[in-house]
Order: sequence, then structure tokens, then C-alpha cells
Amino acid sequence: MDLKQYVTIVEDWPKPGIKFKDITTLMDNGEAYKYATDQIVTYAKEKQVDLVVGPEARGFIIGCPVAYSLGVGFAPVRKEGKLPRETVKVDYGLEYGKDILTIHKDAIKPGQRVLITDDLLATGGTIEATIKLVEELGGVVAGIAFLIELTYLDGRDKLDKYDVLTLMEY
Ligand SMILES: O=P(O)(O)OC[C@H]1O[C@H](OP(=O)(O)OP(=O)(O)O)[C@H](O)[C@@H]1O
Ligand SMILES: Nc1ncnc2[nH]cnc12
Repeated sequence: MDLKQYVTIVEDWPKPGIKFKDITTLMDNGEAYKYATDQIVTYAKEKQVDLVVGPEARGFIIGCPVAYSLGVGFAPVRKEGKLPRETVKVDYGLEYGKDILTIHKDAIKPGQRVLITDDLLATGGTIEATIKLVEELGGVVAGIAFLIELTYLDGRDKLDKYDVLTLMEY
């Protein structure tokens, strides 16, 4: 299936110069959403993952159906102030801003094999921060899966130690 036909490009959003890749038009098509999810599930089975971790909010949209299909858990990475119990946190920058990401301190058991999911790799700031949180808790990053990679940015350079799956390149 050609997944790109379901992604809508929105010029100059949320800031001038950004070509926003809107995946809501992929998600609201059941066949396309299932196809994309199944590709990531096949990859995750090869990597023998114990847990899926994804950053707010679009990392949940990709990671939760993958975790459900695998029969493993999902641990959310959220922006500061959203998780109710003890967290670890990290500062990060992304294509159009900066923020702080957090995860519950007990979300990962040391040695667990983790699949990290997100919709899109741009500068890599979000995913680099998510990797730091997983590794700080003793998780092993078994793989990282995105729907979309922006190859005109240098996000992939931050991931050269890791195994990465992307379903579409721009
Ligand atoms: O590679 P980067 O430059 O870090 O950019 C990619 C990140 O930016 C977007 O999330 P955003 O922070 O906009 O949050 P949202 O998913 O809640 O909309 C996107 O879903 C990725 O997580
Ligand atoms: N160009 C882009 N489109 C959609 N989400 C993004 N997150 C960071 N950059 C993005």
C-alpha cells in the first residue's frame, strides 16, 4: 500500500516555513491505519520487545495499537506536569520548539526490551530524549519505529547506534 497518499501536507503550520505532515488523514482510514500498524508489529516481533514506549501525543497513536497487537504493555512519555507519580525527566528541542519530557520512574523494569514509537522523525530531539529516559530506567532500546522520516533534517544522525524502521520518507 502507498501510505503517502493518506498523509496531508500543510504548509506554514504551526510556524512559517514548516511543512507539517498531518497523519490524521491516515488514521481516519481504517485500512491505512491497520496496514501501517501491522508493518510495525511485524518489525517489533523480530525485535522480541517486552514493552512499547511512545512520546505524547502522536507516539501514543502509533504505539498503543502495536502494543495491543503484540500483547505487551505501553508506557507513556509525557510533557512535564502530566504524570501523577514519581518521574524522571529530560529537556529537549524539536523542529518547532523546546520542552521537557517525563516518564514514571517504575514504568520500565531493568533489562526490558523496548520498542519506541512515534509518528515522525524530524530533528530527532523528541526521540533522543525518549531514548535517554528509557536507558536511564535500565531499558534496552530494541528498535525504534516511525511512520515518517524527514530526511532533509539530521534526525537520523542521532540514532546511528539504534535499529530504526521508517515507513515513509520525505
Ligand atoms: O524530531 P523532532 O524535531 O523532535 O520532532 C518530532 C516530534 O514532533 C511532534 O510532536 P509534538 O512535540 O509536536 O507533539 P504532539 O505529538 O503532542 O503534537 C511529532 O509527533 C514528534 O514527536
Ligand atoms: N514537519 C512536521 N510535521 C509534523 N510533525 C512534526 N513534528 C516536527 N516536525 C513536524
